[in-house]
Parts: sequence; C-alpha cells; structure tokens
Amino acid sequence: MEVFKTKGALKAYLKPLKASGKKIALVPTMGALHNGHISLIKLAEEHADVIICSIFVNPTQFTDLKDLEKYPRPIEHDLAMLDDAGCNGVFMPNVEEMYPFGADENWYIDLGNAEFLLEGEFRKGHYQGVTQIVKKLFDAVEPDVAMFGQKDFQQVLMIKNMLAHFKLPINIITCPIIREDDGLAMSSRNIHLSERDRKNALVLSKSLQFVIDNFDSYSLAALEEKAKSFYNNIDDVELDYFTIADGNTLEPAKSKDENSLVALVAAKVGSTRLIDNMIIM
Ligand SMILES: Nc1ncnc2c1ncn2[C@@H]1O[C@H](COP(=O)(O)OP(=O)(O)OP(=O)(O)O)[C@@H](O)[C@H]1O
Ligand SMILES: CC(C)(CO)[C@@H](O)C(=O)[O-]
Ligand code: BAL
Repeated sequence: MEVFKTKGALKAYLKPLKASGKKIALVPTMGALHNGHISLIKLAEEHADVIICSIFVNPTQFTDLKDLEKYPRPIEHDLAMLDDAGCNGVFMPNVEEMYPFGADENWYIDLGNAEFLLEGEFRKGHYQGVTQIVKKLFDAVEPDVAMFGQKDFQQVLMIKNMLAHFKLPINIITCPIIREDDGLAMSSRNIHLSERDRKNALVLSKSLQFVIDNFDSYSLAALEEKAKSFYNNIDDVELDYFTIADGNTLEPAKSKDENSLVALVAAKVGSTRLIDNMIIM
C-alpha cells in the first residue's frame, strides 16, 4: 500500500493507472478507522480497480474547537487496517497541503435548504466545510466513484448537491450502516464513551428500531412522540433531534406516502455527540 502526503505524489501515482483504463474509487475519511470504514473499502472493490482512502481531519467542518482537538488520530492502527483491507493508496495530507492559503479561505456554494436542517442547525456551516474539503479531495483524485456511509445521511445529500453544482462526473455510492452486535452504529467518536455512556448510547438505535418495527401501528406524529419518549429520564443523554423526514428534502414527513422516508436522530451521550438513522422506505 502506498502512502501519499501531497497531491502531486498522488496524481503522479494515479496518472499511468488512469491512462491504462483503471477505474479509481475514493473513500474519504477522517481516520480512527473501524469496520464501518472497512466496509466502504470492501464495497469500493466491487466498483473500481484502484482504491484510494483519504485520511484528513478537516478543520473547516468542525464548529466546536474541542471536538476538533480531541478527534482521535491513531494513524499507525489506521494504516495497518487499510493495508489488511487491500486498500491501494492512502492520501494523508496536512492542513497546509489542503489549505495553502489558510483554512479561512473563501468557500460558499448553494446546497439547498436541507443544508440548514438537522445537523446543519446544530453545526452551523458544517456542510460548507464538508463540501469544501470533499471538492478538494475530488480534484486531487478525480475518482470514478466515491464511497460514503449512510450513517451520515444528510452528508450524502449535500455531497450529491455539490456534485450537481459543479457538474462532476463521479458516481456516489451510499454504503449501509455497520453496527456493533447490540445495534450501536460504529463511529470514531464511540471511543470517547465511558462504560455508562456506551450503555446509554443504545437508546439511539433502539428508538430508531422502534419506528421501523411499529411503523404500521401508529401515525407519524405518534411514532415520533413515542420514539422521543425513549430519551426521557436517561441521565446524561440530551436529545438534539429525532425526526421522521422526507429522505430527499429532510423536511418533516407530511404523510406515510412520501417516496422516501427516514428516521434520523442526534443526541449527546455524556459529552459525546452521536448521530444515527434508519431508512423506513
Ligand atoms: N458505522 C458506519 N457504517 C458505514 N459507514 C460509516 C460508518 N461510520 C462512518 N461511516 C462512513 O465513513 C466515512 C468516514 O466517516 P468518518 O471518518 O467521519 O467516521 P465516523 O465514524 O463517522 O466518525 P464520526 O462519526 O465520529 O465523525 C463517512 O462516509 C461515514 O459516513
Ligand atoms: C467526508 C469527510 C471525510 C469530509 O471530511 C467527513 O465528513 C467524514 O468522514 O464523513
Ligand atoms: N462523519 C461526519 C464527520 C463529522 O462528524 O464531522
């Protein structure tokens, strides 16, 4: 497995591969890898010949400095996992490589109204930062396909809107959420959970599963209310939102007949903010 710290070295590696017709997949990550990330690498193997994983903790998408500072960076462990998974190349630039004129460079694109809902409401400007770095990663790799996890449901929508904005010919593949045996969605931030937080964190997947299991039994409003009641009286868990939304607009679903329905949740468990979702249809 090759490791690249600069765009130049990465492009030099990819050029002959592209010239010989190889298809390139990009798997963007912020590192601290787990089996969710590895599932993206494995799925990429079904869509491309050469898999590039990027590891970059992007400062412009963090709205909370403490969250950025404590983001885990176990780089040796990450490289070993990627090598085992059969990844061909890792792009791990530093901040100067991605933001040569400083991380405060200008960036704003219209991502539609969904930018301001859910995560966008609680992490203002987050999706400008995400699309800014993903555009830079796309420019560096010029992949045929790029893999993203459904766990960040809204992120996939925002990246598709960014792609439409720039008319980029990249196939975006959304990968299913990989969970621990007890249902907790894998996340790099899970390592911050204390033993008690780890148990409490199950409320996210349980409340979502409740909606899936009882969808035919209650109205949308009753489903949402009952799911939210899972969060009453759990010490140290603070619900940011629980919503059943239209999967295309992320606006609250008006009826069960929408083309696409998804239940999404974000909650602070102890001091760790987690998100999760389940697609209803
Ligand atoms: N449990 C999971 N299953 C499948 N894909 C996942 C999972 N967790 C993260 N991903 C995807 O991996 C990619 C990189 O995500 P990232 O590096 O931010 O990891 P993460 O675990 O989501 O970390 P955190 O949520 O703490 O930021 C994203 O496309 C994300 O949606
Ligand atoms: C897509 C991404 C790598 C951009 O920094 C990040 O938001 C993530 O890991 O989901
Ligand atoms: N996985 C989404 C990246 C973030 O939380 O900033």
